[in-house]
Amino acid sequence: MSAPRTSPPSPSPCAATAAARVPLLQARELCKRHGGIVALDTFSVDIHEGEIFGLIGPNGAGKSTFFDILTGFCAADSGGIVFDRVVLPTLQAHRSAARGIARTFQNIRLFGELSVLENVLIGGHRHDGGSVLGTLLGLGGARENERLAHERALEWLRYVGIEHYAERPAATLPYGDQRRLEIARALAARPVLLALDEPAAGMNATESAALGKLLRRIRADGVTVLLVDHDVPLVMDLCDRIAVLDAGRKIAEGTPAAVQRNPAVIDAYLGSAENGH
Ligand SMILES: Nc1ncnc2c1ncn2[C@@H]1O[C@H](COP(=O)(O)OP(=O)(O)OP(=O)(O)O)[C@@H](O)[C@H]1O
Repeated sequence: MSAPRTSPPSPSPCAATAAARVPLLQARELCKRHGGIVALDTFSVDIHEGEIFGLIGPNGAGKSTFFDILTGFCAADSGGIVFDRVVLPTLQAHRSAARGIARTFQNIRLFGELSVLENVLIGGHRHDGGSVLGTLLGLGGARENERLAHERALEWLRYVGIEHYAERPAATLPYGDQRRLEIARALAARPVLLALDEPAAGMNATESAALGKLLRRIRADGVTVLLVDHDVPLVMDLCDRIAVLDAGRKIAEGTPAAVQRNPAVIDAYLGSAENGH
């Protein structure tokens, strides 16, 4: 599988020149309640450029809530996020995307009746230019833009290994490949940070190992990865650092080895996983 010719993921010039000491993402004291439930309680975390950062925790720990705040789908009650040295506006998904944050969803959100290729075209539209009017009028420039956009979309499908499905309706793909398609669609937006919400959910061990390989490649191509998953072996194997949430609070942060040894983590998460909860 060769890398996309035209547009492998790459960090923004600003991120690239940022001193290694300045985190790419700084979340500070985030709090969020849903009615009476505290979903996030003064959660702070730094994510550095070029790392695969894992966020784990038992069900209901607040992981998706953090994702939703980060990507503008939900507003924090207090606290804030600085990304690439700029304060992220709240509740503005398009602004987060424009700043270079792309995400996938815990519950896959594809356009099931559209083709696999069309789903990626939608992800890349911000970069691929052209106008709907131009296309309708059959203008030469618009046609050329469209052809290039198709080529790039196909390259992203190749990158994640599902180009053979390009013309199929997205909903007809095996589950694991739908998750790959979500990643291709997110990558087509050329993110600085790729946030993956349970990408290994529903995958068998072989698919999960292949996903790990893909995520390493994405990092090697310059994209920082935030990974939330319940597949503990995958997270431990892949991540440079991990934060552990429990009932909205961060109970540990560090390397996989340090986190695995942490008694609070064993109690709150790994212990419960071993007990089958
Ligand atoms: N829209 C909502 N309305 C009410 N409660 C919510 C809402 N979204 C999340 N919650 C609650 O907030 C808490 C945190 O949920 P969240 O989905 O962030 O956890 P999570 O760590 O992603 O869990 P899981 O691993 O099960 O996906 C949970 O108690 C959940 O029930």
